[in-house]
Order: sequence, then structure tokens, then C-alpha cells
Amino acid sequence: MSEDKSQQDERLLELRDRIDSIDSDIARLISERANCALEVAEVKKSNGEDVLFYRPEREAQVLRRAMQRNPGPLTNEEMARLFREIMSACLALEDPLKVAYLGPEGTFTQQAALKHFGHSAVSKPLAAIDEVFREVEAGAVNYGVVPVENSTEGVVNHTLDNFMTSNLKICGEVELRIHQHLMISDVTRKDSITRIYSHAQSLAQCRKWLDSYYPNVERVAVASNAEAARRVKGEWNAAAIAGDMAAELYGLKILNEKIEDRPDNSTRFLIIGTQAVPPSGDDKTSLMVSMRNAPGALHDLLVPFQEHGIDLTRVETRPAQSGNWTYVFFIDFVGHRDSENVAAALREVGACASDMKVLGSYPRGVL
Ligand SMILES: O=C(O)C(=O)C[C@]1(C(=O)O)C=C[C@@H](O)C=C1
Repeated sequence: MSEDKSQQDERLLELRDRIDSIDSDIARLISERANCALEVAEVKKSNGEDVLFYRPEREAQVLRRAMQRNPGPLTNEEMARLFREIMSACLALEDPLKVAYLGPEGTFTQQAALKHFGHSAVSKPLAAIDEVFREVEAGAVNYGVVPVENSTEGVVNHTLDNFMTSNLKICGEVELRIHQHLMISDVTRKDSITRIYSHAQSLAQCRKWLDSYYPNVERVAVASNAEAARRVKGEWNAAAIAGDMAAELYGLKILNEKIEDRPDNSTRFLIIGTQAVPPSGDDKTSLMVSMRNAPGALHDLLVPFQEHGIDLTRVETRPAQSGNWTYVFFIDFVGHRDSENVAAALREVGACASDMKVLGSYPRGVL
């Protein structure tokens, strides 16, 4: 063995010894933290019947702090992701969360659920957005995850419409960068693709790419990206557009990566539940307001926000289910309903609206 090689080996041994010793410190500290969480659970239980183990505002604060004090070299996002999983495991010790999401397995919504709750939550795929609302309302699961808007394709009307008849609250939001890939199975003949399956939104997000590279191939819209991937499994002349999770789940090969037309393509998801979330220090509020279709109605509705210095992040209009040319506005803005300026604006909006419902104040998405 050369002198260099043996020096290298020695250095490697030394570093690995150091890593072993750091790992045992980390393990001890994680266990100490987990014991603390168990004590927190005991304190919560001694406080009353309706125990809320999951605290979105506290989780947001823990993650933000992990990012702020990050000394590097890991990125802030990586550091927060690690803490996300530690907290998820600690919460599972207190009370394992049950979370329903718009499935099937392998969809972007599952990815969003994992990003928000970590891997220790028990998650349940459901076939439709309405079903996710229903399961949370029935108490069969603690929370639900549903898509609400895509930066390329706009709003998910189905989610907004469900709020018209539901009493559920918004407890959180997650934003996910959406990367679409073209994928095939082992039996697909690359040069004989005549059909591409995907969800209609994903086909739309990749429209220009498809026009350039597969102009004459039939585009078939199916219920989800994961369903598209499942179909391709046994078809020699088909491909699917879906995300990483679907490719992994169905063992497909990615032929072309990141084929979305816009590089900043992202989707926002909502966490729905029954709890009102206290302020975290950086929050958003979602509001549903009905107005008669009178001239200047939208203007009147927006003035209080401007007067109280509140930033609107989104305004959507949907026809009310009662018809009669009544419109429902969905408004998102920065701030918590408990803060003075927001409370004042809500009073004024309430006075000019025919109906108003605060869908929830919740921490702004951290990761
Ligand atoms: O602080 C709490 O209330 C806890 O239960 C602890 C903890 C954590 O692990 O930090 C766990 C779950 C909650 O959702 C928030 C935080």
C-alpha cells in the first residue's frame, strides 16, 4: 500500500469516528426531544377534553427558526425538511395524525401531504376532492389535503365550490414546485408512441412541449397523473406525463425530464380541518364573500383592505350555487384574523356583503 493511500485510509477512519460520535449525540438529543413532546402531550391532555395535538402555528415557528439559525452548509430548505421529519415523528408519539388526500397514490397531492405533515402521518388516498371534504367532516380523518391553484392553469374550481357547502376550515397551505416528466414502461417502443396519458391540467402545463415534440400523438386526459402512469405499465405504444412519485410507484422510466412549459410551474394545496389556528407571526387568511351583482360591488368589497393596509394575494370569483346572479368571491390576504387591522377590515367587508365566511387564518407555507 502506498504512503498516500494509507494516510487517506487513516483520515477516513478518523472522520467516520467523528461522524459516529456526532450521530450518537444527535440520537440522544432526538430522543430527549421526543420525550419532551410526550410530556407536552400529557400537559395538553390535562387541559381538557378537546385535545389538539397538532399545532400548525407552532410547527411553522419551529421550521422558520430552523431556517433562520441554519449555520450551513446545508440549505435552509434541507435543514427545515430534516426538522419537518423529526417533528412528524414526535407528533406521531403524541397522537398519530390521519390525513386524507386527493389520490391515488403517486399524485402531486400525496407529495404535498408528505411535505406538509412528514412521513409519520398516516395518509389515505381518496378518489375525489368531495370525498376528502366528506371524510374530514365525518371525523374519519383529522385533516385533508386538496389542490387549490396552479401557477400555469389557475384555480381548482372544485375545491372552492366545496367551501360553499362545508364548514371546514383552512388550517394551512403548501406550495409545491411541479415538475412533469414524460415516462414509459419497459415494454414501450420509444419510436411507436401514439398516445400520451395525463391529467388534463398536466397536459395543459406541457402543451407547447407536446406541440413541438409529439404534435401528432393523441393526448388522453385521465383522472390523475398516477392513473396515467398505471395505464402505461402494460401498453407498448403509450407514454404518460406525471411526477417523480408516480414514476417510482409504477417503475416507469423517465424519457424526458421537466417538460412543463413554465419553469416556475407550482401548485398550491390547502390543509382542511376543523380547528381554528392561532397566529404564528406570518399568516394568511382566506375569506368567502357573497355579493349581489350590483355595479361597483367588487370595488366596495376591496376598499376596506386597501384602507387597512392589507395585501391581497388572490381574488377569485365563482357563481353562487343559489344562482340569481349572485357571485361568491374567494379572497386571500396576508395577516391573521386576530390582528387589529384584519379584524377591522373584516367588520367593514361584512357590512357590505350579503354573506361572509372566514375560511381560516393559517401560517404562510414555510417549505
Ligand atoms: O409544541 C407542541 O404543541 C408539540 O406538540 C410539540 C411539537 C414538536 O414536535 O415540536 C409536535 C407537534 C405539534 O404539532 C407541534 C410541535
